[in-house]
Amino acid sequence: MGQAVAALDLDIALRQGTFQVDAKISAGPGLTVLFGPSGSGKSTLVDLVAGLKRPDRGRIAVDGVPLVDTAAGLWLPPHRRRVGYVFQEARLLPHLTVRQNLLYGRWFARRHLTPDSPTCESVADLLGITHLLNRRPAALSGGEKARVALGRALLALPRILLMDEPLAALDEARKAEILPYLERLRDHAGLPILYVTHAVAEVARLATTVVMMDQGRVRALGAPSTLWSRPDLMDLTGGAEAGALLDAVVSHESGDGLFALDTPAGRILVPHVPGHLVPGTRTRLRIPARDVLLSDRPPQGLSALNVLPGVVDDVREDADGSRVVRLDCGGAPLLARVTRTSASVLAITPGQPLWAIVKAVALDQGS
Ligand SMILES: Nc1ncnc2c1ncn2[C@@H]1O[C@H](COP(=O)(O)OP(=O)(O)OP(=O)(O)O)[C@@H](O)[C@H]1O
Repeated sequence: MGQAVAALDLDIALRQGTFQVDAKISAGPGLTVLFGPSGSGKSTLVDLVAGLKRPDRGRIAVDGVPLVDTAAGLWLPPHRRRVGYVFQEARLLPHLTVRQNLLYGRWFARRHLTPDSPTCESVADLLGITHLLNRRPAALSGGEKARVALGRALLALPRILLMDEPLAALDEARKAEILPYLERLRDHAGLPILYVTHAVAEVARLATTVVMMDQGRVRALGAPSTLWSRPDLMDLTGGAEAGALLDAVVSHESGDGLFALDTPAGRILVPHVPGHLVPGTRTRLRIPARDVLLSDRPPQGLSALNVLPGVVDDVREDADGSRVVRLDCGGAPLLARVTRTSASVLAITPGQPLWAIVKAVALDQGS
């Protein structure tokens, strides 16, 4: 059996000014998040895939199709790459209806149409914009415009979809409106997505794979729950948003409007989130370290629903002097942020058994 072809295969070097990008990525299907501090090279990688920047050396292939290969003298110009680039602002044509805007994307793809290609109708259905097809952009909300822009990109039959912080310009309500459609794209559009974000909530909800960028290089690549549990990456995953990402399966409704989710760390109860928690569904939970309390004995008489026993396996001091404690809960990591005083009162040391108390409201329901 031959080796599976990576959805995205990239091995490039580029110097721009004093900044050197040297990155090697091999990612499977689904949605790959580029994550890392400002200036770490995320947009540069997206631009390299789009063909807006040219590497000094290297190769980029999507589903085995090479887009650039300096050793072979290959350089496909941007318009021949069939990449869908979704920008922060929708950039719709104001004088055209939604249907015409969608078909504008299709025009560029006319030579690549097959009987299986998505249609204007199927894409409108996927993105929930069928009822908007005859409107003009001026009569759309920000979230609706963003969905039309996604549809236009899809109808151009791209090999890969590139999204550079697509939600950054939207308020929380608009983000919440778009996220389910991004999940549907990831699961049903059948094409790889390369997605830049700084937001851990988007990683939790959307990422199949995460590439951690740091100073132009790939620090780590892997599943979100794995990378967010690694102490050596805390400088990138930590800070105010430090927390654990746990893969979970929805088990059952437990009454009182609560749902039981099975995670490697144990059973966790979460409040109902409309339309999402169907038993058997795979999901991901984000548990911020600041919302986890620690106790050196099983807590009694507390209203918190989720108490998980664990063993301390790492303690680090954060920039503000607080301690981030990593607990091993049955093989899965949980992070808790405690003050320096609490850490010394509990005399927290590796190997010590502790109980993590997670406030139900602190749980953030993901994909
Ligand atoms: N044309 C250019 N010439 C010189 N330096 C550049 C050029 N474009 C980008 N850079 C530098 O390359 C580095 C990486 O930039 P890039 O935009 O890829 O980072 P980023 O991780 O996407 O950041 P952010 O999260 O802030 O968008 C930065 O230091 C930037 O100043």
